[in-house]
Amino acid sequence: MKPMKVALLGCGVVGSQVVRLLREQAADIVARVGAPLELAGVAVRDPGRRRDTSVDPGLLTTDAEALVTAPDVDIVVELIGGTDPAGRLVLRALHGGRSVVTANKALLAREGAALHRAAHAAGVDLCYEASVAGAIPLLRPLRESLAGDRVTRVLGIVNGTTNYVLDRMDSTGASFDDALAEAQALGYAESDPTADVEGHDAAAKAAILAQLAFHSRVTAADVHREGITGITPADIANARAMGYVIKLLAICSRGDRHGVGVRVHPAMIPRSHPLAGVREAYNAVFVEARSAGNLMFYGAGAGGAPTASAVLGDLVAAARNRLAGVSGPPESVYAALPVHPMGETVTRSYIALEVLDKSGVLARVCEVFAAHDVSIQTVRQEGRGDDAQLILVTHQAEDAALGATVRALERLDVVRAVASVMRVEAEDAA
Ligand SMILES: NC(=O)C1=CN([C@@H]2O[C@H](COP(=O)(O)OP(=O)(O)OC[C@H]3O[C@@H](n4cnc5c(N)ncnc54)[C@H](O)[C@@H]3O)[C@@H](O)[C@H]2O)C=CC1
Ligand SMILES: N[C@@H](CC=O)C(=O)O
Ligand code: NA
Repeated sequence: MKPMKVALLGCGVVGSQVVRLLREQAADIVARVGAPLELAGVAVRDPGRRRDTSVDPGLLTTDAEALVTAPDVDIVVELIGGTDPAGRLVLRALHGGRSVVTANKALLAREGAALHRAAHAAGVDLCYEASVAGAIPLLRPLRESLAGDRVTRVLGIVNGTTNYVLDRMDSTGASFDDALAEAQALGYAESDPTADVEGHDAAAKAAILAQLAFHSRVTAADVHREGITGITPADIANARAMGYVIKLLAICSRGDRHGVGVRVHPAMIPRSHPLAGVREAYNAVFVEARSAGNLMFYGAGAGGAPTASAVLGDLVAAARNRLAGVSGPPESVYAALPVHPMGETVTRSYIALEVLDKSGVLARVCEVFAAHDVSIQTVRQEGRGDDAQLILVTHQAEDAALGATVRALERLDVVRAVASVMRVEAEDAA
């Protein structure tokens, strides 16, 4: 049996686990593929570095360019991350007729169109199940199992690091910095964790999900993005007091109007909602489709071994296709739907105001809401004197109107400060 040769680019948290799984599951993989998967080489930055798993030193190279174009290589697995040199290497591999497996959402959400074009032109596979929600099979269900349905919404937690941080702040009172350091030590964070905490990673994943769900081009630049760096222990405590928990959500929706909305931001969700029970670095995604109804996908969203599991699944699929002389379905973006600006999105909001403690303040605040056509669902006063706070939750309103309301409140003489503003989501399924 002629082996299928695999070039691995990057041997960090995920790459080292791919090496281990290829070794430990070699016998099963031969049986499942019909040929052994054999490493042709492993491109690294520092061959002398200690790794989580042993790699034959004879396979290590610092010349990734040469490895992706080596004549005997069938499949390239890109686990370097970032857009450069990863993008250049992936394109070279595809142009050279190699199939590519990658976990690189940043690259796909920015340059996916060019990569798909190159894969299609060469008649090879471009697989990226590991790029969204780690081990959870989510992209293949969207691309294949739901290909006959009309997906209307994809909503969930798609970043393990931020979920870990928010969960630790909520459940143990840990500080933001300590919780983030733990998530980094556990191998969940991106090499620059700004990508996680500022929502870039989740936004890239939301773009990939929206594109697959709605058969329409969506890039990272189309996604409204807010991270979790502004969330304070007071926000977490206020959420808890109202029966909510704060999660970083990715929400991709296709309304009855023409177009889609794609956004990533922290939101308060009811503690009774299934997403509230998603702890640590786990991810969970709800997919709503016209005929299928509501589907929930849950599992390990980050970490070396879980992510490597998804990479291996893609490797097996790409190897099978190569042996059969076929490739998987091409990119599907025929719907060409516009992406709505965030201002048109209808949401509810939680707003905490530091106010003067005197009569007539509530009436003045309510006037501002009424002037912007934003109706208030609940209002609560906390504290007295200099600590007086008004906590309001609105009914549904356009995001632009909520923004204008907040700006007007900031100018109001009876408001000392707008302490916190956060959207409230997922109350329908609680
Ligand atoms: N860690 C996780 O939980 C998950 C990671 N991913 C994605 O998987 C990819 C890899 O992530 P990790 O393994 O966590 O990162 P990592 O930082 O642990 O590993 C990347 C490795 O690539 C190496 N590298 C950088 N430039 C290189 C070059 N030019 N040639 C050869 N090697 C080079 C680095 O030295 C490092 O060892 C990224 O795209 C990431 O977004 C996806 C899902 C989950
Ligand atoms: N940094 C990412 C890794 C997986 O995609 C995350 O925390 O989810
Ligand atoms: Na996945």
